[in-house]
Amino acid sequence: MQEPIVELNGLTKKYSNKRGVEQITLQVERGEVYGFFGPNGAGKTTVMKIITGLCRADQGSARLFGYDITTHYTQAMQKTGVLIETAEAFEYMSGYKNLQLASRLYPELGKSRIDEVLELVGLAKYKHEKVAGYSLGMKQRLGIAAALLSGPELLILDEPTNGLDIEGMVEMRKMMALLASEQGMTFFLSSHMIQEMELLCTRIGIVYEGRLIQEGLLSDLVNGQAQGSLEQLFINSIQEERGRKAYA
Ligand SMILES: Nc1ncnc2c1ncn2[C@@H]1O[C@H](COP(=O)(O)OP(=O)(O)OP(=O)(O)O)[C@@H](O)[C@H]1O
Repeated sequence: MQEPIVELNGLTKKYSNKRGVEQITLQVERGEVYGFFGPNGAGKTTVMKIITGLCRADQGSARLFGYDITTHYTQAMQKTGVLIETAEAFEYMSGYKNLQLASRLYPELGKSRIDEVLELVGLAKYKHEKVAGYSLGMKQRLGIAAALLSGPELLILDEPTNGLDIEGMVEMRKMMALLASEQGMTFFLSSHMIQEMELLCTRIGIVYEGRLIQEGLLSDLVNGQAQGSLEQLFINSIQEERGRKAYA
């Protein structure tokens, strides 16, 4: 069997206020689109920050491509693109110039790579316009273009649909679906847009108050529900967990 692309084992992090995440264990296989869901404050960003080396776990391990993120950071991140929360860009520069700046991190990249990623995210037409005139959706796509520059095989995206209108959200989902099907990219993403993400994800995890309360293939989990939707699974799982805690 192939090694998982993402492997989290007993990941635990507690902030000084005792919140955080506890015993998160999951795997993402090559080619999967993994959706990480949960209410506000459940712990999604904390997990994403740990697995991209932005924050340290107290316990447990996070491996990308078989490399531990704390002991082998460079190797773990070599084929990984990241967008955590809103994409930041220089507003007074064009999309193209922004990517040119970002590409300095990868001296080995050919000149054509910037045009390639702009094409992939559907911004080629607007590449010479200043980012100040971009919609939020275009800015998010530019952020993804930057994450794609190095030709990653794994994209870790925290709330890529954040702040997007319905059209922007649908476009974003279609773009990710294209990257998954045509480029064989693996995704680990979080979102509150559960109905949109149901159309995209192959495997999901639901986190509540720092703990993973559901995990598995979307088809297995959703087919087992009376309502047969991810939204219903999400609501049922969280209500059950609240009930369990109330009686504990
Ligand atoms: N730097 C920090 N210091 C203290 N507590 C924090 C810190 N960062 C996050 N937390 C707390 O840890 C918990 C998990 O937060 P996290 O941001 O990971 O949740 P989330 O699922 O990403 O939420 P959202 O959907 O609102 O983005 C929350 O209760 C939050 O208040």
